[in-house]
This record gives sequence, C-alpha cells and structure tokens, in this order.
Amino acid sequence: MVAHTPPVALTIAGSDSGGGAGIQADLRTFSFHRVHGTSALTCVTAQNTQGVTRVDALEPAAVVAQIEAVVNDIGIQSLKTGMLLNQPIIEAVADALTQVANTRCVIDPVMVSRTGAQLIDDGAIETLRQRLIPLATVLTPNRYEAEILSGQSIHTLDDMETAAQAIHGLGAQAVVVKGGGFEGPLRGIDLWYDGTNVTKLVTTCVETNDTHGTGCTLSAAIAANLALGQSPLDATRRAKDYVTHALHHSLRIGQGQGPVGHFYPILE
Ligand SMILES: Nc1ncnc2c1ncn2[C@@H]1O[C@H](COP(=O)(O)OP(=O)(O)OP(=O)(O)O)[C@@H](O)[C@H]1O
Ligand SMILES: Cc1ncc(COP(=O)(O)O)c(N)n1
Repeated sequence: MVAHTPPVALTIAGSDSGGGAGIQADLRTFSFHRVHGTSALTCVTAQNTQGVTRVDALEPAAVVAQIEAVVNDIGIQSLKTGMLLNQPIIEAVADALTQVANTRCVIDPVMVSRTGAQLIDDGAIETLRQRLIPLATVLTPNRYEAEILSGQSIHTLDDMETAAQAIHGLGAQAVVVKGGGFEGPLRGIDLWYDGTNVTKLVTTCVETNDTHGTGCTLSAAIAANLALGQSPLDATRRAKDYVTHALHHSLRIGQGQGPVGHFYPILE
C-alpha cells in the first residue's frame, strides 16, 4: 500500500438537497481535482432544480466547531466560502478565519440563487462586506452581487472593470466579476482585477439552461487549484476552463435548471 497525502481544501457553505450547488458541488469539484475535500455546513436548504422551499440555519458555534475540527487535525491549504446566510454565521466564520494563518481564501459572496431565492438575510451583506471580503485572496461576485458591492449597475465590459476596481477597494486581494448573469456576448466572460492587472477571462458561451451551480463550482475549483499550488490568476483561469467543460456536459435532470456535469470525463 502506498501512503497518499493529498492537498486539502475546506468548503464553508450550505447544503443543496438537489445536489447541484452548495457543499455537494464543492466536494465533487474538489474530488475532480484530486484534492481532499472537507466541509463546514452553514445551513440546510430544501432545494431542487426549480427553487428553494426551506432554509434551516446551523448555530454559529456549530459552524465554528466544524472549521476547528478540520483545521486543528487535518490542516488545510485553501478554503472557500459559499452560502453563509446570516450575520451571526458570517461574524463567526470571519473570527474563525482570522485564526487560520497562511490559508488562501476564496470568498464567493452568495446572495441570490439562479432561481431567484434569497440566500442571505437583509443586513448581513454589510457584515460580509466589512468582515469577510478583506480576507479574500480571490473574491467571486456574479453580476448582481457585483452591482450591490460596487453600488453601480453593470451592463458593459467597462462597467465590469470599474465595478471590479471599486470592489477591490473593499480589501480583497483579487476580484473576479463573473459574467454568467448577462445576456448576449458578455455571458460567460469574467473580469479579473488584482490591483495592478485587469484581465479578461473569455470562453465561448455555452448555450444551455442547465447552469445550476456554476458559481459554486468556479469558486471551489479556484480553491482546489490554489491548494495545488497555482497562483491566484492561474487557479482562476483553470477553474473557468473546468466550469466551461462542466457546462458542456450539464445534466438534464429535474423540471427547472439542471446542474453542471462535474465528472464530465466519465460521462463521455
Ligand atoms: N452559459 C455560459 N457559458 C459559459 N460560461 C458560463 C455560462 N454561464 C456561466 N458561465 C461561467 O460560470 C462561472 C460562474 O458565473 P455565474 O455568473 O454563473 O456565477 P453565479 O451567478 O454565482 O452562479 P450560480 O448559478 O452558482 O449562482 C463564470 O466563470 C461564468 O463566466
Ligand atoms: C446551498 C446553495 N449554495 C449556493 C447556491 C447558489 O447557486 P445557484 O445560483 O446556482 O442556485 C445555492 N442555490 N444553494
């Protein structure tokens, strides 16, 4: 038997019972990258391809206990945050993360699902902005989240750039404004800004309605690539490539928006 010590990544996120987004998408993405996936669950959603019907939050202390259990024994090379739901959980996570030195953090500021369900309480966005965003190695807002965080509407590539620069001012080391929420040519184009360089990350738009979980998958793949030792920009480029492949192999399941195909090589 050969001992194997893989890189380890942690996802701090919610559960999606439909298996398309949240913790389920993150752990599949980590596995695809041959990174050992660990998790701290923040809440349980009753969810399918059509929407979210119920959300049950965990106690902040339960979230912190999961993070500490993983960090104190196994150790992590990177982490990502997803659906954090409310202010007490965000504060507890931010406190816990300040104890985890030398870990690269991908912060996905999840606010609303593709199906329109609100995934964060009113009032918690300010806490996210003040406590968590300054801890981000890479921050991954979608169009809607970038509009809220920058205070400007986004219609063009130039708007994406000025929004990324404004959000960078909140303290994240790098910001990727994601283009999945656009119609037309901008759909699928992401804009990277790290305080020095503006980089356009381009793939051809995949014509599918089955896009559930793209954002979770992108941030988890960035975290996996960071755990593997990639630079933040290379990790993001590779993650985007992975999401594009997964979109090309998305799953036509359920009556609404199906999930991306995380294990596309074994679907071929
Ligand atoms: N139809 C598409 N074709 C190509 N790339 C896409 C498409 N839709 C989304 N993407 C890419 O998927 C990634 C996630 O972006 P998106 O804007 O969908 O995030 P999100 O809204 O947070 O996702 P989620 O649906 O999980 O909330 C980005 O890299 C984006 O460019
Ligand atoms: C638990 C959880 N986390 C994140 C999302 C966002 O993903 P999407 O916008 O694809 O619904 C979600 N729907 N559920």
